[in-house]
Amino acid sequence: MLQAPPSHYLLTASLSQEVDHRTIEEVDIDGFTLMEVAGSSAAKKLLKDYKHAGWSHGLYLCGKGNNGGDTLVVARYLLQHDIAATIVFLSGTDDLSPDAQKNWELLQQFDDQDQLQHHKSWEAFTETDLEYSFIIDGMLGTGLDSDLRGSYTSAVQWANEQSTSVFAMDIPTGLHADTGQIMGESIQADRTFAFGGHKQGFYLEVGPAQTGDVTYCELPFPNQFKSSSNTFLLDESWVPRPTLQPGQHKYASGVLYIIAGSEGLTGAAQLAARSAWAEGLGAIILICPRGLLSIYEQTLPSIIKKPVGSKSDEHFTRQHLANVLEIIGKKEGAVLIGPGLGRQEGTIQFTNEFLSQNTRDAIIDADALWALAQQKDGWRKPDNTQWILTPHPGELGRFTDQAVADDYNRLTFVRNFSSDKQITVLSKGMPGIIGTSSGPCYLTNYNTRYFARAGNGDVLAGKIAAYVALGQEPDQSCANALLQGKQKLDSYLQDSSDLPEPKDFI
Ligand SMILES: NC(=O)C1=CN([C@@H]2O[C@H](COP(=O)(O)OP(=O)(O)OC[C@H]3O[C@@H](n4cnc5c(N)ncnc54)[C@H](O)[C@@H]3O)[C@@H](O)[C@H]2O)[C@@H](O)CC1
Ligand SMILES: [K+]
Repeated sequence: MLQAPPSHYLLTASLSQEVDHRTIEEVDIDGFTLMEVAGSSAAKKLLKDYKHAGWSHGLYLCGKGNNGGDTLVVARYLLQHDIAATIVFLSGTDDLSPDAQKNWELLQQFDDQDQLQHHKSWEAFTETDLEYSFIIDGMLGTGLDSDLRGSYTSAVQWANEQSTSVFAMDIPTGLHADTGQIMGESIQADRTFAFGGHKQGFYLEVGPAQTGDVTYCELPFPNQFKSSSNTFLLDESWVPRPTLQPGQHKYASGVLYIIAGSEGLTGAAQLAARSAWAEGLGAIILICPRGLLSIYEQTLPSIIKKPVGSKSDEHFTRQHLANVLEIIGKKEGAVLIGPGLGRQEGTIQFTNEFLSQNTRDAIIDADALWALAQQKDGWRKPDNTQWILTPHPGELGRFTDQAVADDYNRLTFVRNFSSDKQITVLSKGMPGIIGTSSGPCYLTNYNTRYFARAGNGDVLAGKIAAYVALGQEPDQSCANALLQGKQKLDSYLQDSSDLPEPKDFI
């Protein structure tokens, strides 16, 4: 099982509030202290990262809740560094949360050079000729409870029109912390300081465009209070890379059976086989209809070929089933089924019967997903096997009557589907989502739709299957394949403005 570090736990609004609340109630670190840690860590990062920017005057947009309070802490630290502050209280100062109120009083005490101005409403803030060096968005955080109301809408629109940098405290105002949707309007930040945890909505829908760069600011939250999070951010900083054990007998360092290809679609089988082979597996055994053998003899010299059926067979049918099961029964190994299988009726029957009888771990991709989805809900993974499904959005949609149009619905569906069916699901898209049989889901912070393209998907499936054959857990195999793909894409794009071909991912 993948084990994300606490910095990569993704929080919903309610989990954020619960963690705040439990820290205050159960370990007796008060809210004022938490606010001080949050605001001071954002302020210190700003001072460090922009020390040569020549800042002279900041504009702070504050709501009446604790998000506004965080912002007043930032203003106090920056004031100490001679950066003047204009504070606009969108809901006045009469009804500030107790910790925000305390910080407002403190801030005024720190202003010994008369560098502080404030306005008690948005309307009272008449734009002057003043040039602000930056804008801090402290209007709303996880307390957002509806579409933006009243002057919040105008303030957000105005801030988005300014050319100066906008820094969001905790979450851009108006962005839904759970779904990544815009609640009427949303701040489009250059950078977001995430207090105590990244919010799930940063990585769904328009979240990435609204947050800008995300900086995690650790708060003194006991890790166990976050442990009910079941969504995690996937990145290369923490996912363990696969290790090969060199020098072993070739069949001891992983065997992969590939059931793929049909007339006109042999390229998919070849890409998957080559991709898996590049990971250093002991043996790859490509099972193919006998009529296609001569093609693979030419194109895949290092791969073992096991033809089934007669010379005129160019796609799989039920008649091949017994022979295929016999071949994969010989040596321990994993099975990749799907790339280029085609969608003939006979192949669909073959695939579904194979999947119901196969006792090896299986990676189910492309046309095998098509076949499986033809059964509606009438399929079940055999016990004691592990399955990985790798659907792109269209393929995922065939497994449900519900719309999975937005990312939040897709995440919810992937989570339920994986745990109901006791499988691992890699849902390609922006973000990529890995759902696991035990409930946790992992989100990428980059677009994996690229792997939905023909060819690239075959390469990805080959990588995942290779890692499973090498003994990695399904979730880790998916994570490694995605991260490796990203690495290859990034390094390719450094030297080229064209998009890479599937072969460049191998
Ligand atoms: N002790 C704590 O609870 C901590 C809270 N922190 C900060 O506090 C934030 C959460 O604070 P709060 O729970 O006070 O909530 P917020 O500060 O996010 O805002 C809540 C206020 O906004 C109003 N509001 C909600 N939706 C609105 C809408 N659509 N339009 C206009 N007004 C709306 C509510 O009536 C409420 O008064 C976090 O995001 C984080 O920035 C951090 O300081 C860490 C510690
Ligand atoms: K905010």
